[in-house]
Amino acid sequence: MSAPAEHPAAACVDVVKTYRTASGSVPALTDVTCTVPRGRVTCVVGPSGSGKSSLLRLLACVDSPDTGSVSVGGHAVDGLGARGRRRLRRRQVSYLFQRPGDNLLPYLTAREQLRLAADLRGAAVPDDELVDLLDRLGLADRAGHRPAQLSGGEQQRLAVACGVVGGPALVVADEPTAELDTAAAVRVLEAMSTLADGGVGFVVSSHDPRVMAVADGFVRLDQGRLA
Ligand SMILES: Nc1ncnc2c1ncn2[C@@H]1O[C@H](COP(=O)(O)OP(=O)(O)OP(=O)(O)O)[C@@H](O)[C@H]1O
Repeated sequence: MSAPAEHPAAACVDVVKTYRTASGSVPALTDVTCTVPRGRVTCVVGPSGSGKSSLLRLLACVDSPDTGSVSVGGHAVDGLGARGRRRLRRRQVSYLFQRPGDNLLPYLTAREQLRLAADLRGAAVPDDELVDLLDRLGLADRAGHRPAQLSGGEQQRLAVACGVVGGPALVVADEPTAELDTAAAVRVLEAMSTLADGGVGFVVSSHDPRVMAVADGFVRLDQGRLA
């Protein structure tokens, strides 16, 4: 399941998402249409509760819209069964959590994390490519280090590297710099910008002006609608 390069990293058309709770329905997204281009960092912005995380979860194929359609790397998500979605997710989507440590396995070295990420994606990535990736993110001398031996910023850069290894279409990151100081956040964002050039599309939700400053495009939400 390779991702045809002519398709955007991800797209959704007229998606509606409502959460059903014991106390009633909560509308999260209403008629949202957007595209995440390849080779770019797209930032989803909006006030708290505007639907940013809900949109990211749909694009990451971890949740489904009530109506509307989602595609990743040109593959339609709608109509896929649980197995098909898992397969699409594994090959085409990476998800970065806010807390750097949540993105990595504590007992693997940086190089091993990358190797595992490539293997899980079913991609044959030569060792020298992994070394080169670490080098590009300023982590060459950290290849043999485990997460506890890395700073939060280094961990998150490594997580970004794991996110792109093996060539997924889309990397989804929910507030990826929220736990980092400015210097570390800027390096993570530079890493995203640099690696996007390889053709992956990043979609990032954030309130952080540092993130917005590197974004190539925006999806603005307000009360679940495009603003
Ligand atoms: N699992 C859920 N069950 C019920 N309501 C939910 C659930 N997840 C989100 N919501 C509601 O959906 C709406 C959109 O939430 P969402 O988390 O997508 O917004 P957000 O813009 O990411 O917010 P924040 O910036 O505060 O993280 C909010 O009204 C929220 O309360």
